[in-house]
Amino acid sequence: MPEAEFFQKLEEQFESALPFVAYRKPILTGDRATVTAFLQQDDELNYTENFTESGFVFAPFDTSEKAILFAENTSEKLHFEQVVSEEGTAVLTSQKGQISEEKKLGHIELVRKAVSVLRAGEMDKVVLSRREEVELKEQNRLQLFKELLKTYATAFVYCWYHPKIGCWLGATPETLLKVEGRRFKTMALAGTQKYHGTTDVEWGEKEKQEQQFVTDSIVENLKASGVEDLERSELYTSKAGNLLHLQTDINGTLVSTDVPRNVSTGYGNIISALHPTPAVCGLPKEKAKSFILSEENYDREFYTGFLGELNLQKNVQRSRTRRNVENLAYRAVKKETNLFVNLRCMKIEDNKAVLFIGGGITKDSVPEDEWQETVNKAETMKKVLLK
Ligand SMILES: C=C(O[C@H]1C=CC=C(C(=O)O)[C@@H]1O)C(=O)O
Repeated sequence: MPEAEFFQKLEEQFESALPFVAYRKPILTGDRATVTAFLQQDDELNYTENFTESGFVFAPFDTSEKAILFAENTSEKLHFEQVVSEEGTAVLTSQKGQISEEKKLGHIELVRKAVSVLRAGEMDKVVLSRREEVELKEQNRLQLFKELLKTYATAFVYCWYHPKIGCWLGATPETLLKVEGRRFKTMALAGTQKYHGTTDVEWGEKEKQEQQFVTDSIVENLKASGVEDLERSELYTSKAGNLLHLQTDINGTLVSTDVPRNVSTGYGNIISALHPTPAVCGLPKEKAKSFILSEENYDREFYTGFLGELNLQKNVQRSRTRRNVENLAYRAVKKETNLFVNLRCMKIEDNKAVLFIGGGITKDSVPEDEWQETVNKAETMKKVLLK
């Protein structure tokens, strides 16, 4: 479908107050990418039951709340092919939208409090976040989505809308879970510094340790959930917009009972082994989560939740030939799941954007530096807002 028609359909969906999501997965190779949309035909709020369904899922941070589903079989599905140039080089030209000294001191105080709890040995790590409001100029939501598509080629870029929930946009670098057949991939992503033209950089002990916590915890939880053939990559530096992170890729094989095609248990087990990872919550998980819920003083809603494709049918072209079907490729249907952690995101409310940003705190954190890290992370969304 032509791009203009795609966006026209989304505009009509907004005007009719009907739910939709439009998104593009990270572009890893080549210069063409598919932008996809799911358009729900009514304004019902539907939820997943243990992640057995097919569709697009949008889950909040708090696991006691359900994940919203746009079901594949009742949504209209649209696509357009996008030609992508180099990852955008947009720079933040304006410092508007700066937040008050009071908010800054509030965040620093929160980090200080966490550091003393961490030094007392009650937790190893906690991820603390804040909200920041930026007034919107004349940009509408779909224009912002187009800007995100242009600026962040290697991120999962999306615009999600439900009239009963609101509109969220983001460009996240973090994969929660990718599954094809029985093979799965995830990642441990943590530690942040600004990108200054090279990925060949030194990392401090605090960043290495906070990333190690994430890797160890993911591997341990996956082992306990019974997956097989676990492998992890070397630690490396990855780029996300104007930032660099430390990353370890982790992959393995699901036990057959976790594959929804065979049994109705869905991906509930592996998702609860992973979410929320110590990249967005902390260690030990439950202590960190209750610290966050009681001390952050606001509702994260969908920030640090997850979102993406769930059990979508994927047509696979097999090149193998068979005796009777010589040289004839045949097709097999596979299911594919691609879930991402909802980071570097914002919620649109009337004529303002609410940005959500956070960072991992350990006993070695310097509160002022942690504040600055949230300022740097906020630039990911501000680049498209403050043009
Ligand atoms: C919680 C966020 O980032 C996480 C992912 C990568 C690096 C992080 C860090 O260095 O603290 C965070 O764990 C956020 O962007 O709001």
